[in-house]
Amino acid sequence: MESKVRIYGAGGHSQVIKEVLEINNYIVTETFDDKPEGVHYASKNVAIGARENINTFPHDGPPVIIAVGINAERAEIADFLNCTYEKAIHQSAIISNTSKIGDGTVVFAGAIIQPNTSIGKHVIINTGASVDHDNVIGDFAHISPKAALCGHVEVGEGSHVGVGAVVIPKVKIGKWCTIGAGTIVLKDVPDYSTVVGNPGKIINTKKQN
Ligand SMILES: CC(=O)SCCNC(=O)CCNC(=O)[C@H](O)C(C)(C)COP(=O)(O)OP(=O)(O)OC[C@H]1O[C@@H](n2cnc3c(N)ncnc32)[C@H](O)[C@@H]1OP(=O)(O)O
Repeated sequence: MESKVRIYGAGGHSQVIKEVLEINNYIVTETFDDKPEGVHYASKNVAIGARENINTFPHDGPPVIIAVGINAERAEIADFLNCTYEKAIHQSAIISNTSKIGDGTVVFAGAIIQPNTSIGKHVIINTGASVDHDNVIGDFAHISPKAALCGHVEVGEGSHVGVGAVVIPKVKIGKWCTIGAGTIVLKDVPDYSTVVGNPGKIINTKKQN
């Protein structure tokens, strides 16, 4: 059966989400974007977003996925939209029956989510990411392609784990952190930190997302 969905955001990340939805037999009825300069060349019939016309924007209607890669922007948009939200989960993702996934979250091709893991709202579990057992991933986080989170890892609200990063068991990453590409995280990370390298070291402590 076909379901209807709307996509908020028309850049490259939106293209991936659209494909996941269409494979799953969704009809994308509308695509919105606030920034014409960020629209991907393959996005068609993009309508203006809610930022400039919050009162006339069609908040009611099919559920929405906020298809914006920058975590802080997804959080900002979720704050001013008054919509219901859908999930987009690629058919090749392997997801334990005992894990939970919040509304608005997307899980891309080849991602693995193991038992007793909780994934928040509007999260991105990107291509081939591995999120192991008993993880807690906060709202608006992004686990990039090929990142590997071992068991009992926590990732706070809005944090971005970069491509190919590795987080060893039981590490807690705070909120609104950035973990650089290829970083090996061996210790807990305080809120708002940027961590890079092997072993991971803090290079910044202000909000980056
Ligand atoms: C489908 C998709 O595309 S999903 C997108 C996924 N995106 C990512 O994974 C990107 C992750 N981003 C990064 O790794 C970035 O380099 C960041 C965010 C960590 C840092 O970016 P910036 O704040 O611009 O820092 P900048 O480039 O100035 O680097 C600062 C220092 O950290 C070093 N550094 C930056 N990133 C890394 C890294 N990943 N590993 C090791 N060192 C790094 C730089 O060499 C530089 O060192 P120096 O001061 O000795 O010269």
